[in-house]
Amino acid sequence: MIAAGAKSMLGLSIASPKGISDSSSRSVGVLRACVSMEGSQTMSHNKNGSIPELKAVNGHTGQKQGPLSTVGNSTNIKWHECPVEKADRQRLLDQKGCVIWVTGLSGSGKSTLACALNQKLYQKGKLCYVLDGDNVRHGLNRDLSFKAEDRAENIRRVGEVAKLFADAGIICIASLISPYRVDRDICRTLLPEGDFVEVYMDVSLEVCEARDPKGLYKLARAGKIKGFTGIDDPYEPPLNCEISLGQEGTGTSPIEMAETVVAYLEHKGYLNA
Ligand SMILES: Nc1ncnc2c1ncn2[C@@H]1O[C@H](COP(=O)(O)OS(=O)(=O)O)[C@@H](OP(=O)(O)O)[C@H]1O
Ligand SMILES: Nc1ncnc2c1ncn2[C@@H]1O[C@H](COP(=O)(O)OP(=O)(O)O)[C@@H](O)[C@H]1O
Repeated sequence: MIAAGAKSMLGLSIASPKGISDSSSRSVGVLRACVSMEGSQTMSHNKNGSIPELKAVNGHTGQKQGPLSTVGNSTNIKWHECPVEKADRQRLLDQKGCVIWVTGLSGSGKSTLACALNQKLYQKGKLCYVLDGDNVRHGLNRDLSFKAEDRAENIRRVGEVAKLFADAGIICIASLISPYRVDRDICRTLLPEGDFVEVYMDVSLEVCEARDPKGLYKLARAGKIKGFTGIDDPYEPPLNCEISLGQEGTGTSPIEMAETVVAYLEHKGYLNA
């Protein structure tokens, strides 16, 4: 099936991030690129699920191009559509791409949950990828410190990368302290409704500090690390996250927590295309 005449319109709009309270430590407006595509080609599968032959693509058919845009400091840019779309990739994987955003204090169990969840989903034949704050700071975000602006940039970049993973059809687990509500809410606005699942590790500072697996709380208490989250830097817990883990009376082992998240994903239909 060859569809022709793909046209695109690209506009910019200012949107307020969902659920941001004025009392938030940091308050920003969100400049969001709203992209609307008309007549873009969709690759339809044959009845047996195989993919039909490739066809001419928007931008390669000599069609008149839509307007150019400016997004941030990027001038004269234009969005290009591909004939293989998110829905096609999701069918291939038999799952829906989404972002599981795990937030909480250092030592609250974010990385442990991320790995346990990854393992559970892998066992079910589902494709996941973990973006862990500590790990991403070894590469992509190695230029960022822990001051508020750099933490915000850290979250923004990981939010954008996670969005690409979700668009690839992958279940992306992002585990970062992400201390500011506004930064997490901005990441939420990057994704379609429902595709951003915020998981709060509701574990007290006392418990995290008692665990102190890297000795960082001890160093922070001794004044050897400045601006440590929970000690002399803020952490803003979510106000309306999808899943809250760690409270008394709920399954608090990493496996039980991962099972809670898997059950949520199953219930919401993310584990099938
Ligand atoms: N000042 C300060 N505050 C908090 N954490 C610190 C700090 N300095 C270093 N670390 C180590 O960095 C890990 C957190 O990185 P993140 O990218 O998740 O942080 S943030 O989201 O940008 O706040 C964090 O890892 P986790 O313990 O896994 O959370 C720490 O190991
Ligand atoms: N659900 C849990 N119950 C008890 N201890 C846990 C749990 N999850 C993690 N831990 C332990 O707590 C410490 C911090 O876990 P980690 O996953 O590294 O936290 P974070 O990534 O939030 O810093 C580790 O020693 C880990 O073994």
